[in-house]
Amino acid sequence: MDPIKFRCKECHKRVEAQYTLDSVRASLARQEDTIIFALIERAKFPLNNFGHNRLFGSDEYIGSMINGLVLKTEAVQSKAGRYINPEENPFFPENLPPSAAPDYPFSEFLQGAGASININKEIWEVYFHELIPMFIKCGDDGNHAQSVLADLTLLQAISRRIHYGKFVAEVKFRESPKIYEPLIRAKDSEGLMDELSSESVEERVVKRVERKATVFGQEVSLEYDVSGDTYMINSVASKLYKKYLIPLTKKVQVEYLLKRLD
Ligand SMILES: C=C(O[C@@H]1C=C(C(=O)O)C=C[C@H]1O)C(=O)O
Repeated sequence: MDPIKFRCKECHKRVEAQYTLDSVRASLARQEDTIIFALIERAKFPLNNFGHNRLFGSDEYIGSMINGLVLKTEAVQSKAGRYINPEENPFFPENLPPSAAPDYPFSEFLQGAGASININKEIWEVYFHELIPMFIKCGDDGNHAQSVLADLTLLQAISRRIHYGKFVAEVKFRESPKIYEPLIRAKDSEGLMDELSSESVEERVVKRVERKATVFGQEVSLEYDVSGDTYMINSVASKLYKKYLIPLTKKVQVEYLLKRLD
């Protein structure tokens, strides 16, 4: 199959990411759509526990299907260059193959040792032990690969959102270095958490997520508009953010700042 031949003179123009407090908050708002739709897609399958626990694989891999599919999918995506983007963090960073994609000069906006923070092991545990039971019905419909890939899509969207906290923290540090530097040098985690937190912004995020999930979760037909939440996902989405995504995003911000001057 021939590669797509773009004829637009703009098609190779580099689109440089700009990081300001407004732009990172706008990116987090756009990521809400991705997460909510990934929740809706995963909720279409029952638990399909086979994919999570039972042994699966072939000569080069024996383990759970979810581990195998995530590990193999990340390896393919790594070769395609996914993880040269500092906004992306793999769940299995050990032994990832190097990118074979054309090099791309991603912004080196993140600074210090905090740039390599990866809390995906914690996200993985929270996802399977606390999030899945929140919204997935018991049962097995045989769609093991499909539901596991829906898990991966949702895991990657959640991970990207939480680790975006590194960019938010860098923006805040650059805006107020004289406030953050003393707190960092004093290793004052609580002081950093207080300084970077904004209750009003968090409340807006949770309310907006609940409204988006109510709208996105509706079923629309040609005969009639069905209002209301078909997938009952709005309460799940707002709880997901309030109880897990926001606290973990702030945790990443604090951990990033503690290493910012290293
Ligand atoms: C992301 C930010 O930092 C914190 C985390 C937030 C979140 O995870 O949604 C929202 C506000 C802040 O408490 C921000 O200030 O926008």
